[in-house]
Amino acid sequence: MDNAVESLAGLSVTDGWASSAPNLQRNLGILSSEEIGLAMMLLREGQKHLFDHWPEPGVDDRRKKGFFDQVAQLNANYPGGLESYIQNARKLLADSKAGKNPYDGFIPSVPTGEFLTFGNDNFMMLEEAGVREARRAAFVLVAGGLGERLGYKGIKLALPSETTTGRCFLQHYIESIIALQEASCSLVQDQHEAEIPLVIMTSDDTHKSTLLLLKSNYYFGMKTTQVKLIKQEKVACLADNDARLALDLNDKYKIQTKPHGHGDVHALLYSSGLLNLWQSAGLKWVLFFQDTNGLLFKAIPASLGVSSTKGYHVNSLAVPRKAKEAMGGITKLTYTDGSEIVNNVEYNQLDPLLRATGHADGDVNCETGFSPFPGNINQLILDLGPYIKELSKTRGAIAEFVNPKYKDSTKTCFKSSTRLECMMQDYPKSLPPSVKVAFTVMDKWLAYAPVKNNLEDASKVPKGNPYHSATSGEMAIYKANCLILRKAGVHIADPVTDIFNGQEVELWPRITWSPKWASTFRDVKRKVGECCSISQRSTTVINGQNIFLDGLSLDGALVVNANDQAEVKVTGCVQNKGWALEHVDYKDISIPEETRMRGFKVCKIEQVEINYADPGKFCFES
Ligand SMILES: O=c1ccn([C@@H]2O[C@H](COP(=O)(O)OP(=O)(O)O[C@H]3O[C@H](CO)[C@H](O)[C@H](O)[C@H]3O)[C@@H](O)[C@H]2O)c(=O)[nH]1
Repeated sequence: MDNAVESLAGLSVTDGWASSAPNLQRNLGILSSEEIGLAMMLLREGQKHLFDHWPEPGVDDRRKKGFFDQVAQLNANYPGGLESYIQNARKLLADSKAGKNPYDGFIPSVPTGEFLTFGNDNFMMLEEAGVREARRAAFVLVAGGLGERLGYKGIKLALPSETTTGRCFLQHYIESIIALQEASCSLVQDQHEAEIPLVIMTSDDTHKSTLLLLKSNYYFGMKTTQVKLIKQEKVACLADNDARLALDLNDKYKIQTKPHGHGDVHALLYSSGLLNLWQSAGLKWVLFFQDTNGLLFKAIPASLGVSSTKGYHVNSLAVPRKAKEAMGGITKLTYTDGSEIVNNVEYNQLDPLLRATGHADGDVNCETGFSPFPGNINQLILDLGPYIKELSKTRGAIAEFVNPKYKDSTKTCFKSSTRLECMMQDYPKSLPPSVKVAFTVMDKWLAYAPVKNNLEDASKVPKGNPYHSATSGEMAIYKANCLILRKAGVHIADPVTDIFNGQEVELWPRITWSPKWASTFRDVKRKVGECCSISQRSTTVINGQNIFLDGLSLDGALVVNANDQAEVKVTGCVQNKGWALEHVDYKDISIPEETRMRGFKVCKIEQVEINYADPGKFCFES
């Protein structure tokens, strides 16, 4: 008999603490003191079924040890340990069974926030303020999601954000951060070269592929020391309302696990120690963002500018939301005692909450054609100081929820095992009223075009609601670039309508630029001169920092590559057969999945391509 057993809570085999689980009791001799401690905790928490099938000592001993390795890991990964996890689960499952509304006692209303208009003086002032602050920011990308709704076999970060250049989401994000870093340092004339840190939260589903994508592309130009990967672990699955842990159907020595949600990012950042390092390095802001929004960086400078000029501790970026769109609504929640919070109400909870509080029609559009509740795009900007203060109390634990799918209305059995989940945007829920929580709304065309839905689901989206597909995500990038150039004075032809993979979309000229060409609208304005025009069938690829369009008339395809020391003016009339978008059949499996999922491919028929690899001043006149 292991002496350590005696010392554990004064209990031993002879005390009979394990007598309710006789198969475990017979195996105590093969377990270490740590394992016995975990076994005691499991029995205390009603988990004796986990040992029901355990054979005599000597049979499957290694697998029994493996079971405890997993239990130890699940225990270590959850703030408060597995015991807290089971207790929290039991409570949330009871609330769910009782049909308890998590917002019981709260009255929802539309909050007030900052509404920005792209391109006006205020917007440009905020962009400049944001760029100034960017060198004191750290970026955190949550990318542990499997992307089940999209159904793509690879990681979403590796998908092309658009197929004119093929630049994938991760490349686009990293180049955008580097461009901001350079713009920020040159704006404040900082001799000391700031390096904006990037943290990527991965999971077992995405970790290896994310690392491979970075390594095989030399981190897309970022220093390897600037990028850190933190991996979230899955949590234990629950088999019933008593929060009994679910065993793997194919391996009875393994507990089933599932992802815990993007809310894990706060606990992981806290335990990584990075937040304190950033604070000592003088950083002030942490910006969280998601894996597939090709427009996001067009909105970052101004929203960071809002945070810094208004002194907001928490600022969520939002866009006008269509009723029932799969994005949470930013909502003011007033409790019966008069206290208030402004928080995201997730898209599946907004409708029932509204119906339960006197809004008979639930989640519907108002006279503007949009829901009165701004849509949360899950881009959060936190002031690092108050964030550290809060996390030192909570250790990053975030309010959880459970969403079991019951077999029938008795709510006694689940269709399949469930687990607790948490969302990163619920961080403000626990904050004291002294913390300044706000949100900033921008145009959707400028800030939000995620890639989440597979083509079948996208084609079933109600007319007028966004598809959130690979097709619409790419089209949105062209549209935004066109509207920005229009605002800067370029004559851009109107779009035509086309249908790809059953989705009707606006097809604008395919204009792209590398992030270093322009981080802000002022940059764009500075780089386009008088009398430029671009026809609808045209494609433009601007790849370089100091490329100026002046008196350019384009009808076809134009590609300009220039290194940072080359200053290139592009003028005159460029006309050629250009690059066409050719429809492809999504069922044709000889075509790459990345192409099929958007329903078209770029056919490069004819173009003018100019390259400037040497420093100097150049003028290209066609
Ligand atoms: O366990 C997880 C689950 C998800 N993610 C990451 O979290 C992000 C968001 O995941 P989803 O795209 O699945 O999120 P949803 O569409 O369900 O919803 C979230 O994004 C929406 C906007 O895109 C709304 O803001 C909504 O309120 C918010 O919960 C992705 O980058 C994903 O990779 C993780 O890192 N770990």
